[in-house]
Amino acid sequence: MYVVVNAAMSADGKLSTREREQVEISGPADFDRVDALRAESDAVMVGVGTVLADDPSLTVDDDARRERRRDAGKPENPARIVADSRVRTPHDARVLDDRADTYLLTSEAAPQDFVAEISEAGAEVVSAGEQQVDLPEALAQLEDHGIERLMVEGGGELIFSLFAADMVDELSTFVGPAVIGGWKAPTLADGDGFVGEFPELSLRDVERVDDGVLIRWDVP
Ligand SMILES: NC(=O)c1ccc[n+]([C@@H]2O[C@H](COP(=O)([O-])OP(=O)(O)OC[C@H]3O[C@@H](n4cnc5c(N)ncnc54)[C@H](O)[C@@H]3O)[C@@H](O)[C@H]2O)c1
Ligand SMILES: Nc1nc(=O)c(N)c(NC[C@H](O)[C@H](O)[C@H](O)COP(=O)(O)O)[nH]1
Repeated sequence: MYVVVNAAMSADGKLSTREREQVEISGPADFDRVDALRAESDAVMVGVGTVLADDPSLTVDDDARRERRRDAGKPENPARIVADSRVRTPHDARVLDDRADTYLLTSEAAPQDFVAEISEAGAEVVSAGEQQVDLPEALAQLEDHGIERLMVEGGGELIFSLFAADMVDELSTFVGPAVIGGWKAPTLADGDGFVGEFPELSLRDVERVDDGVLIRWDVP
């Protein structure tokens, strides 16, 4: 599986405010680039923290892009994936609407009645790991469902875990014209953080987009 991580961060590296309120860091050209990236992917993944904070739909907005997917024999939207160890996704979350297939990655710590209820609400449940989702195992199971190219849209905790599991192939960050600040504001990679050994990146290209900078890295 090829994994592309994409996120927008403020000039000081934050993904949202300390209240976890969303900030429009991207401008129109960057949001359009994100839409194109979704359209090129077999699935779009977030952590449940992002579902709880932003209630994203994770679908392709542009009609022509959805039509091109249909013409290529694909579903008009990529599948959606939520890493949600204990099933905290609300039943009325947009990711559970009928516009795309949705996989909920859970662990053995998920209460069985929650699993049954969320399946009723429209999610396909994939269990991997004891307390937290075992990402390599879960993503290997998703490969069996035809997911070869995965786009990850955050947040910081999930992105850290994917780097820790050595599963990221490409990282795109849009750095936008705002300072958010705050010790507790989510950043691009949160979790426990690395000490001593760090994932190394190789710079692919840099581009001016809207009033910010798009930086693309390969993860060799
Ligand atoms: N600017 C952007 O591009 C962008 C993108 C996405 C999210 N955000 C912001 O990020 C914040 C949410 O990020 P976050 O870090 O709180 O949550 P997150 O979206 O990274 O979700 C983390 C949760 O995922 C679950 N999870 C299951 N298995 C996991 C694993 N192996 N590793 C890590 N998590 C696992 C856990 O319940 C964990 O609490 C929100 O404020 C949102 O607005 C910003
Ligand atoms: N690329 C990007 N630039 C931003 O400035 C910003 N705030 C987000 N935030 C990510 C977050 O998860 C959003 O909620 C989804 O990008 C919205 O997704 P939908 O359009 O609802 O599918 N993402």
